[in-house]
Amino acid sequence: MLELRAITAGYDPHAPAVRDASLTVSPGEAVGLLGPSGCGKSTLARVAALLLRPDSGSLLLDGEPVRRWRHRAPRAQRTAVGVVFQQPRLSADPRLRLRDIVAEPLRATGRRAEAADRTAELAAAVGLTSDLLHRRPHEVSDGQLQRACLARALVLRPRWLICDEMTAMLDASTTAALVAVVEDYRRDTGAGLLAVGHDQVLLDRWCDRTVHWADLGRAEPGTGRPRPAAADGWKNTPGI
Ligand SMILES: Nc1ncnc2c1ncn2[C@@H]1O[C@H](COP(=O)(O)OP(=O)(O)OP(=O)(O)O)[C@@H](O)[C@H]1O
Repeated sequence: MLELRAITAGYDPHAPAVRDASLTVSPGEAVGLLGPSGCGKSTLARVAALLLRPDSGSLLLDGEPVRRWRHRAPRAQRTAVGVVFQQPRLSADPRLRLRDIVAEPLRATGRRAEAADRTAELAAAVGLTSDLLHRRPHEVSDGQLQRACLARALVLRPRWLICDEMTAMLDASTTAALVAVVEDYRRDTGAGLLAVGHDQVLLDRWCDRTVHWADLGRAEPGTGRPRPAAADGWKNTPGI
């Protein structure tokens, strides 16, 4: 399970962007998280991806609480989660060729020897030709760069995948292609998915269930446990 329990997080402890939010993703499950711009979805996704330490609350990965974040997190937890962001240009090193962007997590974890085979395998899956793999980010389109970022997120075979508005800036055919890559990966590996977005139609089609930000489990003060389900708004959100 990927369990976010009573998470309060943000960038100013006096005005957190996320308050007391709880959400659970089961192994193999795809959960969509829908909400208006600025409500805190990306902030919660960053906590789930071990990139932002919450002010309070806990994150559990397969029953193990996460106690350290970012580069301080234990490798086993850090590599259990793959993440794709909305804007590939902000998350890809502009100096690297696409093949090195894809292989970056392998190099960072001492698995350089696997880089060539794994990059070729993933490039085929995401639809990157060898010509594109030799280019740098400024020489490819946003959609092509996002394909490389998705391949990078999958390269360590994570058990959990966080897609934060992964397709928001892409056309319909690239969106469909990237969603299909994620679904093929999940079918092969049983990975769980948290997909953050604005597009209810896409999330409803893609995910087993879609949670609205307003209906996120809110913890009872002091207990860390989600409140009992409200009468409506919860009926499509089992397991929260
Ligand atoms: N690095 C940051 N420093 C300070 N405030 C931030 C930072 N990132 C986000 N915020 C603020 O935190 C709040 C939540 O932002 P967040 O990006 O989580 O929202 P979101 O729901 O993902 O929005 P969108 O759908 O537009 O991406 C917003 O008020 C935003 O301005």
